[in-house]
Amino acid sequence: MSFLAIDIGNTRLKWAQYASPQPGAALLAHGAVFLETIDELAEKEWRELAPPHSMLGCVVAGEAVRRRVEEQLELWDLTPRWVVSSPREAGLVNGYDHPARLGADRWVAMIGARGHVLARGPARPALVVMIGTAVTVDAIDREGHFLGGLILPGHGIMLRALESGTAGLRVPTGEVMPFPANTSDALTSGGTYAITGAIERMRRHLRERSQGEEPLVLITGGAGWKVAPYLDMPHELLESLIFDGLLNIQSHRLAL
Ligand SMILES: Nc1ncnc2c1ncn2[C@@H]1O[C@H](COP(=O)(O)OP(=O)(O)OP(=O)(O)O)[C@@H](O)[C@H]1O
Ligand SMILES: CC(C)(CO)[C@@H](O)C(=O)NCCC(=O)O
Ligand SMILES: [K+]
Repeated sequence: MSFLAIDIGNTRLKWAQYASPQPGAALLAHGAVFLETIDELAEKEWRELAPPHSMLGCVVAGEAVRRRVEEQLELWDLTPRWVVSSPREAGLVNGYDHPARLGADRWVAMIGARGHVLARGPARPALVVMIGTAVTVDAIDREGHFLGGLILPGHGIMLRALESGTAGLRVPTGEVMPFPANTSDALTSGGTYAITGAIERMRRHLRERSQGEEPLVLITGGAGWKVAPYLDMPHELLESLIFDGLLNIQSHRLAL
């Protein structure tokens, strides 16, 4: 009963086919395409795929993109289903003022993260960091309540904003340095430390809220591996957090 998981971000669509809709199921195939090329999925990447039996996706790129992907899914006999953030799902409770306004990618990644927390032992607080087009840093307490989170520009958006908002900043990528001494290094380091600084701050908030207990810090997203080396705290890089969340949700829904 193979299962297709789809994550449509603001830059790329990522997909993964699993042997079944269960956490830990075998990964059969996966891929990623830029949103500019999603209209070719059925005739290219998905053409040779064994037909999936079910699918679940999460999309933050808007209605129009979602509809274009649904057209590609017509290749198979599937009902397209997309996660909408809700007050509670798969054991996680949503503390957003308006739960449905929380980005579906954040909600799904947190559900994936909660699964990892519980699989590792006694429940503990968790920080879920997604580093993609935008960066989000979301806090979950020991009981599985999403408390709130930060949204900040990703590295690429930060650099483009600086380029368009100043006269003198248009330089190649530099290196991350403690004391950057040229413009390229200053920009690259500034972007990286803006992200790690936000993570450190939220970790502090969550630790204080949790009577000093250290949260499990989970990092995901296309640029997670670039930022993780500069993060001064124990953490784990899990590329598949959104897919893990989609597997969790689908298996919970089937069990209801
Ligand atoms: N050195 C860096 N550090 C952090 N982020 C970077 C760095 N270089 C590039 N980036 C940004 O990381 C983002 C990663 O893009 P990528 O498409 O891999 O992420 P993604 O998780 O697929 O995004 P989305 O899900 O939003 O589509 C790009 O938007 C780019 O701006
Ligand atoms: C913040 C992003 C862009 C991160 O991908 C996405 O989750 C989103 O569009 N969220 C909607 C707004 C919110 O989460 O409050
Ligand atoms: K994303």
